[in-house]
Amino acid sequence: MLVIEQLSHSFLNGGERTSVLDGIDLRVEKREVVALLGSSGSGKSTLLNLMAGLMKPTEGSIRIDGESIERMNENRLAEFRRRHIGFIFQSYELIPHLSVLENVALPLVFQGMKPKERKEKAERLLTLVGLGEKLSMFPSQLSGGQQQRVSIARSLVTEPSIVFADEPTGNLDTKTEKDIIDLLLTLNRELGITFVIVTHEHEVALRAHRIIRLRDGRLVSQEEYEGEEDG
Ligand SMILES: Nc1ncnc2c1ncn2[C@@H]1O[C@H](COP(=O)(O)OP(=O)(O)OP(=O)(O)O)[C@@H](O)[C@H]1O
Repeated sequence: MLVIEQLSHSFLNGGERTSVLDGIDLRVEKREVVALLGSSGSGKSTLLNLMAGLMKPTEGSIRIDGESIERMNENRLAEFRRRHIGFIFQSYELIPHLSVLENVALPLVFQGMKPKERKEKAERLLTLVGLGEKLSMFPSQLSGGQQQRVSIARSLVTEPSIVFADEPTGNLDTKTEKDIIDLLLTLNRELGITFVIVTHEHEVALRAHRIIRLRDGRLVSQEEYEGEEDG
């Protein structure tokens, strides 16, 4: 599903290179829910952006569904992202002047789907995430948790094989956070969606099938982490 080999990334700042990720090897299997945990600045967002093809790595390879995304040109990558990858942002990133239904149907415009089919599909997904009664509302008329549900429906409308979520509950209270994680796990069980969820909340990470920890740009093994906890 997702295979990362020897992935490294550095940023160039005023002539100086700062290494942010160093020699990451990682496999995520189909239907897995993986939490990527690490303190602020450990490189979580950088890794997520690389995996989702939003940035190119300095070194190493990223394969999704058997295709190496780091070598694709921009057009090919944009097309690949549209078909294989979904993304959920901490701040939802909905378009304020479009209705809930239009927000979710929008990615299908780029796939050339007919308006009637787009609407039907968006409505199906919104019903699935519990917003079947809110189709014609605008994002500002919804709570944070409801806006995140819209963004989750939008991430799934193109039927991606993997969905990356960057602190999806970062702006939500504890109860809503639990509801959103419940929803992601239900979608995983019922639709077989693979999720990689970036978080710095232990409670969120503990609900994933597997936790991957990043520290200073390197993956920390389970043993190292447990040793650290004991000491
Ligand atoms: N565009 C950039 N240019 C230079 N340095 C960057 C850039 N983006 C990120 N960094 C640096 O890379 C490191 C990792 O950042 P990243 O955002 O991946 O961490 P993070 O673990 O997601 O942190 P947080 O939890 O605070 O979002 C940080 O030291 C950051 O300053």
